[in-house]
Amino acid sequence: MLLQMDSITKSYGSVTANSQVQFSLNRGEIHALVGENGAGKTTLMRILYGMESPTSGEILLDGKAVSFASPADAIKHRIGMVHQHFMLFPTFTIAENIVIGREPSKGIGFDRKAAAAETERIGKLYGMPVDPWKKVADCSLGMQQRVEILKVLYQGAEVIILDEPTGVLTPLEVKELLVAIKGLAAQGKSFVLISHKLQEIMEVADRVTVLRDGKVTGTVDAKDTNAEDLSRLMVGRDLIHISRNEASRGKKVLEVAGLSIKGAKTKPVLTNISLHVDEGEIVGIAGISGNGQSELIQAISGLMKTDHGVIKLLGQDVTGASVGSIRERGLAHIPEDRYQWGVAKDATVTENGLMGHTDRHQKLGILNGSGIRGMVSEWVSRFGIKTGSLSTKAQFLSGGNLQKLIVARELAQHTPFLIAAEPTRGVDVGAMEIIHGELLKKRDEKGAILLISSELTEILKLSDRILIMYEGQIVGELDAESATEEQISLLMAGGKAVG
Ligand SMILES: Nc1ncnc2c1ncn2[C@@H]1O[C@H](COP(=O)(O)OP(=O)(O)OP(=O)(O)O)[C@@H](O)[C@H]1O
Repeated sequence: MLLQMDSITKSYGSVTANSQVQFSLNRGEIHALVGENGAGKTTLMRILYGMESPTSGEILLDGKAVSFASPADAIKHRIGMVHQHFMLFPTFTIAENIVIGREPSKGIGFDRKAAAAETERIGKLYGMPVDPWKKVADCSLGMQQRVEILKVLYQGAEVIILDEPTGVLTPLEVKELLVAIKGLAAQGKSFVLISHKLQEIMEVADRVTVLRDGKVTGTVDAKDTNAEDLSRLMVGRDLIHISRNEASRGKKVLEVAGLSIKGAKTKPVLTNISLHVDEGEIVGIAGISGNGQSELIQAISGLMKTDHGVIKLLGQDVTGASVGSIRERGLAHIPEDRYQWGVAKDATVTENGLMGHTDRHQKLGILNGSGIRGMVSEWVSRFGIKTGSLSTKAQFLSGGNLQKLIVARELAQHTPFLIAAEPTRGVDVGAMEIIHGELLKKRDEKGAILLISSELTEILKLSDRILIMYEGQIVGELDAESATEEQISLLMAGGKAVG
């Protein structure tokens, strides 16, 4: 056995994030770590990577007890981690990002050519070729992921922790990543894979450890289990499968006509986008990230200026209006990047919940504290948000629980129109069902929803109509009843619609 985490316990005040956890890793093994949001997966891996120290328990590497005071320590012991949020420098080249901190030198200067040659060499060696001279800002998310992995391999990692590595990748990129991981494991590298995607786990993992409420509920050989059994071990019950009702569409809520944004680069960011979302309808936008979806939602929500075109909300022209006034006229927004736009990390769960809800909870400038706490408590129980208390700072919530808080807050606005961008990113299978159910309920209550998701299964499950974006344009519209994943994937990759 290469690595053993023995009776690891980690407490934060009254919250026990890990309790007596046993976890082991063999050389060349892919060991998946699964569990509901807040089950303690990230905490356990932050301990292994030297970002946290355990309250009790020990780590054994090749049978010897080790302790890491920092990630640099863990790296010295050949343990590397790729985080959910990439940590690359966008204006640097791929090679510069990979060698940073251990740059090859020539005299007293940085040897760019040697860095590029080394990057090329390890890319080929590990079956993940890259162009060393390309700027990271010009790379797809899949390529950035590859760079992150090469970076830890360059640092000499034998154990690689991947925290939800496929969350932002396209289906093709996911396939490539899984092949690369398998190849690396065959070369003797060992992986811990944190993921909510049980199908992917079944494809690559040798063993799976399930955490619930900080405790291990089981470690099983992947060949002896299946996705349903795993989700039962995670959630402690069978999943509720939601069904869709017939759509009953009403008047137009959002109308976008001829919207264009030139952008600073040679290619326009958005070209002549026209679309509408009606009452009682979910319109899904599918596309590989970086094809204009982010700019489209930023334009609609008032975060980005447009060059041409008109945006109407409930028949009123809101083109160029401020974010505040668009929200007042009926927009709620689950943003794509929860950390940048969705929360104030230093504020508490209650304070974050209050954002956008103050008017309903104040009288003569005085906030109704118990009313606010009642509202947020109700979300906490309905969405299963795991938090120490309502006064816990948002930064201490696990990623998935933070996402649930934002979804609850925005749905509770009860606005006629909702932009739901990647609404289930990072949430566990149980919470995903809850969020899907709530979005469908809003649609059934005559809400209009524009859904942006990189998960085709999500687009197909929730949408009434599907629009496909490619290079800043809408290149196809499909009826969700008859659309297939293959059709959508083809359009997403720039292919033409057939039939
Ligand atoms: N620094 C901290 N202070 C207080 N509580 C914390 C801190 N870090 C984590 N926690 C709590 O520990 C628990 C476990 O969190 P962790 O991030 O490990 O969960 P997770 O399984 O990775 O969840 P997710 O799937 O949502 O990423 C959560 O209840 C979280 O709120």
